[in-house]
Amino acid sequence: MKPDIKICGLKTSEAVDRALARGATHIGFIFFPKSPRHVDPEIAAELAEPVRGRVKIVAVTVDASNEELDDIVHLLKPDVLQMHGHETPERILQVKALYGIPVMKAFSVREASDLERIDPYVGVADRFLFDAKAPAGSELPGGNGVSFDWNIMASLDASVDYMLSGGLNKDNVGLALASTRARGIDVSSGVESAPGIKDIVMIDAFFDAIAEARSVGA
Ligand SMILES: O=C(O)c1ccccc1NCC(=O)[C@H](O)[C@H](O)COP(=O)(O)O
Repeated sequence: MKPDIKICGLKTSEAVDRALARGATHIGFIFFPKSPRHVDPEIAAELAEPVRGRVKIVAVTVDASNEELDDIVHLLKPDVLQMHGHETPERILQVKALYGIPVMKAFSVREASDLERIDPYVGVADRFLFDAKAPAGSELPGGNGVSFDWNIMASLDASVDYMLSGGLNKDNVGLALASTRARGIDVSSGVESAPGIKDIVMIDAFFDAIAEARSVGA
């Protein structure tokens, strides 16, 4: 099955256009002021408007308040809310009731037991995203360009719909697809020349690597 492909942390129309031209199914905008990828909701809305309906627009938030979510949802009108903090199942239900938008809940993983943390969220979150744990000292819960051991994904129930994330790049995405049952993949740093700076050539190389991997059966 063709995987969903999310390019995250977009800040320019050039990168948005390239991601779409190459077959991105999802584009992510980061709403986390400490991130080099942070954009204001007004800017994200301007970037997303020309491509609305052709790709899923994902708003990435971290323990956002209702006030912050109100701004993001009303200005950007995302198709998906990615919750990348410590949101509880109750908070997710509350947000879904408030906005009626599907939620992708992110979890940071290092070992197989970390996957058990999704149990109370099954049937609550619409999708999961598994990312690597942030390195010591990082202020970012995501976008750190580090991977985890994908072999642990074999212990996850096959019915769980998830995106695989964390340190993917042109050199490892083929192996990631071949060694997991991920129905989607997500990349940020792996298509950047510097933190927060998306690189068109690297975006191309990432999609080329996926095409190459799929041609040999990944
Ligand atoms: O990317 C960020 O700066 C970020 C900041 C705060 C919360 C989440 C963030 N990113 C979320 C993503 O979905 C990233 O694409 C994901 O963590 C993978 O990043 P990378 O390892 O750099 O490919």
